[in-house]
Amino acid sequence: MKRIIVAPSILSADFADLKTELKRIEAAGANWAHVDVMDGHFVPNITIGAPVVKSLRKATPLTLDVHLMITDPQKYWKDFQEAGADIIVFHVEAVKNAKGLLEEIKASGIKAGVSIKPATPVSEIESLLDSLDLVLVMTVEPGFGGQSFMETQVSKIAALRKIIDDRKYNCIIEVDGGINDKTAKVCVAAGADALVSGNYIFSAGDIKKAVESLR
Ligand SMILES: O=C(CO)[C@H](O)[C@H](O)COP(=O)(O)O
Repeated sequence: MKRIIVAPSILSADFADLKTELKRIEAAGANWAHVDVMDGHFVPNITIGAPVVKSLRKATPLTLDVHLMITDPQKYWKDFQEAGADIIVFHVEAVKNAKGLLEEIKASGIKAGVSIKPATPVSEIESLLDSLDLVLVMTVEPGFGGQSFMETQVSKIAALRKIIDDRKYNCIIEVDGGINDKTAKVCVAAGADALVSGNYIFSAGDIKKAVESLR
């Protein structure tokens, strides 16, 4: 059985005490820390920027999985790479030349991924899959934590799994939005490799148990 990567989204953490929150998820067995960067343009919410990622980098050895929900990823990705991101994921809907940006990010020595919103079909990223380290399927409208999982996106995960396996691409499928012990099972059955979860993990009394329940 494959080992599922669990990436708690710090969007649901206590922003006044992020160091402690990172230690809690490390102790709970999380693999990555998922960092949601929102600019108030691409999505209707504003969260954090590169200076915060720089501080997170000093506070944890966890892989920093940085999800840019911003209008100009080509303008800002470098700030996040220099701040210590291990993976940078940008939205395909936000750029004209996704392939070029992917190559730029990868050339900097870190991993690169693209994310797709619920309304964006797999066909929009099919030609990118061979250059991707990761594809992030949004199972909520990006912008806020604590929303309900959209079942309509499960077929997208399965379609991506088939393409990636058939063509032997080296690309991880990550799923983000409304992930809990029940929706995680559905996503893993459809072919997900990595699960982002915010509200479910950070609101749990026992976060170790919550992380384990996703695997
Ligand atoms: O990208 C996001 C929102 O745009 C969050 O990562 C995502 O929604 C996770 O939070 P939750 O598990 O609470 O749904």
